[in-house]
Amino acid sequence: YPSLLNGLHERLINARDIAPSYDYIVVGGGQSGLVIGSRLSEDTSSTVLVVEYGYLDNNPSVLEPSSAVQYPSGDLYNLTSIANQGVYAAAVVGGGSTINGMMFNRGAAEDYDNWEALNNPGWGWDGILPYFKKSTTFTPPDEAVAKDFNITWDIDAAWGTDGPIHASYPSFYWPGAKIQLQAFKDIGIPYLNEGAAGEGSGVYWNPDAMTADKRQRSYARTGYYDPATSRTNFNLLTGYRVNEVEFDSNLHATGVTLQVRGGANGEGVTTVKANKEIILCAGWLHTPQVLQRSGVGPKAILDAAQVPVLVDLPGVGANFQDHAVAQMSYQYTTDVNPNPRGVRTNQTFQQWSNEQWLDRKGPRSIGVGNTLACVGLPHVDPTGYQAIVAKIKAQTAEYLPEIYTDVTKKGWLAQRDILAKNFAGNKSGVIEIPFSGQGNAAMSLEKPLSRGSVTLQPGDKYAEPALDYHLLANPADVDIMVSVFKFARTWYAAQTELTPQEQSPGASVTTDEALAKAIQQGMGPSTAHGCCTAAMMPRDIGGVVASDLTVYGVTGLSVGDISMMPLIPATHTCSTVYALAEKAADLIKARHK
Ligand SMILES: Cc1cc2nc3c(=O)[nH]c(=O)nc-3n(C[C@H](O)[C@H](O)[C@H](O)COP(=O)(O)OP(=O)(O)OC[C@H]3O[C@@H](n4cnc5c(N)ncnc54)[C@H](O)[C@@H]3O)c2cc1C
Repeated sequence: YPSLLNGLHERLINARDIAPSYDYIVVGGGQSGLVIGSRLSEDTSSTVLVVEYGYLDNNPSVLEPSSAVQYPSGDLYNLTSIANQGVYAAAVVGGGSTINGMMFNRGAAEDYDNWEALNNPGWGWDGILPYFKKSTTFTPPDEAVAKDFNITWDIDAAWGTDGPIHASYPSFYWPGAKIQLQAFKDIGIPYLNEGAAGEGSGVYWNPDAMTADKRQRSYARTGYYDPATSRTNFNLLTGYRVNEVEFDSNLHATGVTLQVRGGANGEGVTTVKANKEIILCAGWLHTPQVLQRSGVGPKAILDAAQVPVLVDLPGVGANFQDHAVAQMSYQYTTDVNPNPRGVRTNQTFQQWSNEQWLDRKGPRSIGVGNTLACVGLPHVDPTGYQAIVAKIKAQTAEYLPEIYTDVTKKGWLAQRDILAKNFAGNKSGVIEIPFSGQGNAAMSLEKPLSRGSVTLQPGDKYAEPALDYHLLANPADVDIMVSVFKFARTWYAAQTELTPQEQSPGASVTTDEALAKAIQQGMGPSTAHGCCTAAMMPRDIGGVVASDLTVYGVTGLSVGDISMMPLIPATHTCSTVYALAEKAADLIKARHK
């Protein structure tokens, strides 16, 4: 490990050694930025500079599966100035992939077909599946564990066999998960043989982003940066912030201004020129911020921050989505052994767990979890879903934040029509419930109708942006969650062997009104899946990038990160970001051939 680290550090470029110009400048060396930087530099005649605000994380603990629940603060933006609780934005080489929960699933075909339906040819399931495959190498679970837990998979339908990111399974699961999974089947939720093959509503096993030997996190740095050791045309600068994209009088992006992290605003700013293209990969929070700071964004927001308007593009920072999450908590009064509580409360069990980990076995090999149900609305609420769909269809754009203009409202209405269709069938999920033997369930709202916004602080365009989740602003989101709580109760009731007793919100909370109140009080805004703030949609309905990912109104500038998603898919977002960044790299290469 020390020699690997030394090698990595030697490869970083110092600010004083940066060339005056590069063919490509990638803003942000997070997850997507490393994918795109790595792929573009495969052509060794092209020069690529990746500028990353964070640093390399050299702590070996970041590689261990148990790190999946730690989220080290040094690798995150300090967002204490933002009022909402639980805002996560990575600030480290590899971005979210370096610190995330390693959960490695993907949406249903319908989730990506939704993107295509917003006038984005080539971005549906058939267009993106080859990139899911290209980015992954799949390793099946150990035979004995697979047999014991009935784990199933289908490599041909879903996975790659020589991609940079490894999808593998831990060697240990809590036995309670078997009962929980069976309970989903018992209440009529289909079991999916392979969760990553595009099928909709169902319960399934999913792998982690983890090396085949189960020892380490598999992530953008190890998959896309480390192997490119010999490429002197691929430069990574860490600890620097890109301030603005610069444009010439034809609105062609010519370069970026950057300055050292922590320096006083405006001090020691340098400019690096781009010969071919600048690709924004600064994540859902900062890609719209860099655009707005550069004069590309909603006029009212730019005016308020005294940024000269180059392109009035109302969609920049609008359309913000995340998976909000509500908790239900149960106690299993006849829990099976071993169980997750044991590892926290029983010292002998803890010791056994530590010994097992020496062989990369036992509870410490588990990340966030490997079993989940992602369920469509008719499955959640067979008798009530039609009323919810009717209510959504009758909505106008009345629940959107103030930043929304007539143009961005049109975009939401187009999305509403697509979501209303989704909600009438079981081809994709509205709710995700991961489970792995524990009594509490985190239920995330996979297809929110509420929309938030990310905007420049009027008083300081370099401060962390203003963020409004607009959590549950749309009452249909609350209706769906009320149905979900009732559905979850039927699921728990089916786990008879564990004798579940509801702790929260509590068995006495029964009416729809009382459930809605509990949801509104307890729901968190984020599962760290922020997205969609520079959406790929037609410009006249609030899009920021076209389906080739180039930014409207300018040339030489594109978006290659999670901000480009028009609608959040019903899945943890990491594997989709690999796929979309792979596709982005191909699109960029093709236009500069
Ligand atoms: C704590 C956490 C847990 C998660 N858990 C899971 C999970 O279990 N499974 C899953 O599938 N997904 C998970 N995710 C989500 C997933 O990791 C992200 O959606 C994905 O990594 C986003 O990739 P990105 O390239 O769009 O952005 P990022 O990976 O966030 O990259 C953006 C990068 O840009 C840099 N940057 C920003 N502004 C500038 C600037 N002005 N100049 C230079 N650099 C800049 C940042 O430092 C950052 O490194 C999690 C995310 C987090 C943060």
